[in-house]
Amino acid sequence: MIELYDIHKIYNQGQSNQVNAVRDVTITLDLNQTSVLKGPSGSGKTTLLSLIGCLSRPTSGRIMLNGEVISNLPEAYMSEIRRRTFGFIFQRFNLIRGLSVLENVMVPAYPSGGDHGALIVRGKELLSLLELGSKADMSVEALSGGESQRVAIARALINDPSIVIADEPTANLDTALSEQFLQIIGQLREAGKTIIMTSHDPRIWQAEIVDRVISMKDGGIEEDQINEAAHEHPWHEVIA
Ligand SMILES: Nc1ncnc2c1ncn2[C@@H]1O[C@H](COP(=O)(O)OP(=O)(O)OP(=O)(O)O)[C@@H](O)[C@H]1O
Repeated sequence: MIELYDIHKIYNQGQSNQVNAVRDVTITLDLNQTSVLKGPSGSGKTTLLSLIGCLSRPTSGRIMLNGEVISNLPEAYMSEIRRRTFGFIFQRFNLIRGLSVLENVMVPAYPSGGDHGALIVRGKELLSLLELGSKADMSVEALSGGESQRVAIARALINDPSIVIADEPTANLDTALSEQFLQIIGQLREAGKTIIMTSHDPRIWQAEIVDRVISMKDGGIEEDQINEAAHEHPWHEVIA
């Protein structure tokens, strides 16, 4: 369970350009569910996502993961939790040019050390599951948008995170690729992953694999809806 209590995030505090990006957010997110944050541009979605994913710290308030407070840990502990627990999919995919597809997928695993051979095997397995097995050695510059996104998904999964965080994951995808993305998210959900996304895309909020839609406005939570239609899918293949 992820619990947020009285969370505030203020950028440039005390300066003329101060922004109260997240205000007074108290919310509990269950594990093994897919939640989507929606709301107008500037409403604080990305900021809240980055706080949940230990990419930044709240100005005040407390964040707990499975009963442990994580918002006040020293940076070394926080980055270890980040690496162990979360996988990130960014809007622009943030692939590293000059590296191959497989090398990009392996990047988040490097700080943990470990068996390089086993890592290559896992990276290739993930690429195969995402139908990119034949592109492992290709440079990322040569990929299409949909392929780049699937590489970003494989990279997010390399450390077998329990929580996948995705910021506007379909912003650069057409309808068919967005559908494909939702199918992959459905598989991850079936495999027991917790998925937290931001999205402006009604196709995402309305998808039946989405359990909960949280609407933000001016840094606060305006509405919190459970999607009753979210139900089990008979996925043939599950990404473990
Ligand atoms: N690093 C930062 N420094 C200063 N202000 C910031 C920073 N990051 C975000 N903000 C501001 O905080 C507010 C919330 O931004 P945030 O990116 O969380 O919104 P959002 O809902 O994700 O928007 P969008 O849908 O456009 O991505 C905005 O006013 C933004 O300008």
